[in-house]
Amino acid sequence: MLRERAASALTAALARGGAGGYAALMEREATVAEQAARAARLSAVENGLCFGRIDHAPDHGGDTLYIGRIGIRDDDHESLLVDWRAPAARPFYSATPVSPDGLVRRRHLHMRDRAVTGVDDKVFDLDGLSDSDRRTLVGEAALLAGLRRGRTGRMRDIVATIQTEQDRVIRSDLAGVLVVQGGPGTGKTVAALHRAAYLLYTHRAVLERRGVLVVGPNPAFLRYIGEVLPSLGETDVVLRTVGELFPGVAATAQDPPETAVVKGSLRMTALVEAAVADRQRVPGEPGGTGPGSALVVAADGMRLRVPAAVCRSVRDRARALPLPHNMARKLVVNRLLEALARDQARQLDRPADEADLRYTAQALWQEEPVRRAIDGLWPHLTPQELVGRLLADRAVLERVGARAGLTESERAALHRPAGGPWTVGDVPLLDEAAELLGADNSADLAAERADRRRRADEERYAQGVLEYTGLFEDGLMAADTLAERQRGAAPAATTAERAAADREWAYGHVIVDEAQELSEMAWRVVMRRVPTRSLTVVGDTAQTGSPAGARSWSGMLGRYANRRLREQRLLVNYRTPAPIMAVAADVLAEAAPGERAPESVRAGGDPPRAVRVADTDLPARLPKLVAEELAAIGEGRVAVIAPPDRHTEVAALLPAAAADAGPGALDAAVAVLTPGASKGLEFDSVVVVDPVGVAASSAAGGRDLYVALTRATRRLTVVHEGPLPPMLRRLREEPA
Ligand SMILES: Nc1ncnc2c1ncn2[C@@H]1O[C@H](COP(=O)(O)OP(=O)(O)OP(=O)(O)O)[C@@H](O)[C@H]1O
Repeated sequence: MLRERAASALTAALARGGAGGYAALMEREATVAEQAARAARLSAVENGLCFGRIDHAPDHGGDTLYIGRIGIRDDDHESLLVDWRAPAARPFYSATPVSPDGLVRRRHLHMRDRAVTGVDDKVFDLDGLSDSDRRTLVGEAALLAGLRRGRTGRMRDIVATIQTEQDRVIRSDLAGVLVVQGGPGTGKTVAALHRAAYLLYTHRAVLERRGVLVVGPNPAFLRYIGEVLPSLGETDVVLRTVGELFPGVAATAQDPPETAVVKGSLRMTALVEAAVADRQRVPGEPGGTGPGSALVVAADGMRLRVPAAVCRSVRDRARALPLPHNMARKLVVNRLLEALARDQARQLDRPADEADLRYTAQALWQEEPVRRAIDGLWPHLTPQELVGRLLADRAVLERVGARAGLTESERAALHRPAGGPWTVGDVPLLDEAAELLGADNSADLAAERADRRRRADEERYAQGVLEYTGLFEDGLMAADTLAERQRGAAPAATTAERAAADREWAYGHVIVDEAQELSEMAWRVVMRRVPTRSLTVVGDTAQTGSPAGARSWSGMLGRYANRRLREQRLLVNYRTPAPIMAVAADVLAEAAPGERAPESVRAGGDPPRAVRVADTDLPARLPKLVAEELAAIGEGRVAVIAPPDRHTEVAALLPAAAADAGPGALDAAVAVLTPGASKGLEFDSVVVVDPVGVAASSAAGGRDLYVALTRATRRLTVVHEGPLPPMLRRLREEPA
């Protein structure tokens, strides 16, 4: 009914047309926007709209509340459905037999479309409490029913079955850095996304303006999680990989491990600094052109000269300015033009009158050779130009790298041919360069000032309209949004769109997933996007695959957060059945003896198996094994995970499978992936090909094997050509 009402209000508002002057148009626009947003919100959350009910004890008011994806009130403003993020809904998630939070009963409603198909009750009985009750899962039957469902290739929300330890993560304070450490399948990703929805609901005023950024490991992963937030009623969130954090660059290529280590190190800040300094030259310095003792330019039929010592003092003064390179260039240009003008006056034997000098300097700036000569000493630079040249020009890399204290082998690791694609590891270098270079933005600033004045006028007007229509009081639309909708025919950019396009945007909150993979340099990029240091960092140091990634959270983040760093641990695995997890735990014990694998909530399931094939038999056996898996799981999805250097070979054996790591991998029944590309994803059945090859593929290969094994929600097959390594001894070996 509400949807129908929103839809007909929308139609009525649109039908009103544009007549009636500016105020009427504004009012119509406001109504259209409000009703369209409401209709979209109601459609997105319709599936399983109401999923719970709580009954309070008589001494806690004795009332009954229904919990849903969004809050709904009737015409008399009585609450029909409480939004799951509202404080009143909290006991639904936090009540346990030890502390029932004023409840006598919690009920989970199982829905299909609009019909209730079952209920699952938890009655809180304080008597007869046992130790194991303390760890009782919230709504166990509802949870297990949810976990058994087949995988669709998209993550689903878990509002109905959020567990107490996850609820603590979701409702944790906005301020400071919250680290959520947990093993595979403990719900880190899903809890972090629910946290985004919770924070947007609870701190809407701050976060709607500044936006929330979610950083994930690759585009497929972002697509995988992309549907969770809309289903929770939130769309204004920017999803990005680290390779996309620098606007205008979309890096997906990865560096080889030895290069990734160097590029991820904080010493790159010194390298980029040295690269900028290297472009601020005085005549005669290496890399420069022309004779060593002076800047010499042919202009106006004369040879004008500025001694190197003068150029040096100009450079020193420009460097001493608290300005980035491109801004400080103005001083260099002015001083050198003045020096050239003086030389011209001297050569013509004219007195150096200030006004004349200024005039001559301006005239000289129009001469191409003069510009070129000054550019040679202090050019205007873009980050792309600076970093591109640095990495592709061996001589520059040698000179600048040595100055920044890099060893010969580190310098060699950084070198790459000109014109290659940007890598994910280049993005922090570009961002660093952008900070040091700044933009020559005087024209932009003037335009911005004019624009701000115009906007303020329009907003004042829109505010009047909102007050007049009553929309303002209901908080349904802000004056700036309404004013923006009025500007031009193009739809106004949302906060998310504006934020994504602006390198210097300061987000209200940033969530980083698979955060163990970020290098020291990548963290600098992330931290620049959130000066308030309000972050949720989720990851698992046991799964770190990148050689430049985190081994400990305090080691990686202490310098940004120190006392404001707090850690929550998730200990229960909701994805991988216990028999598969036991195999994975053995691998972890070998690969990372200090780390602990999580406990599985799901017992039983099909026993994981090992299948030995002769070296030459893989082409014949693998397609059959995959077909068997597809038949065993019915509607679900299979991942074949192979070592990076065998990915192409294995993909060729399964021509119908999706073989690239792009978002398309999520829609196919079978995907062939490397362990790295499978991170964060899950599949009903996983077939790991060549476990020894996976473990040996890099220094973190053992951890990669652990990641691969823990992607399975139901079945696991390990295909091996040589003897089964001892760490996989729990697998049931199937006769060949
Ligand atoms: N409370 C819950 N109710 C229902 N399903 C849940 C719950 N918690 C987690 N899950 C499910 O468990 C699976 C694993 O969750 P998620 O991907 O968030 O784990 P993760 O900790 O990020 O794992 P990894 O480190 O392996 O990427 C998902 O399918 C998720 O929906």
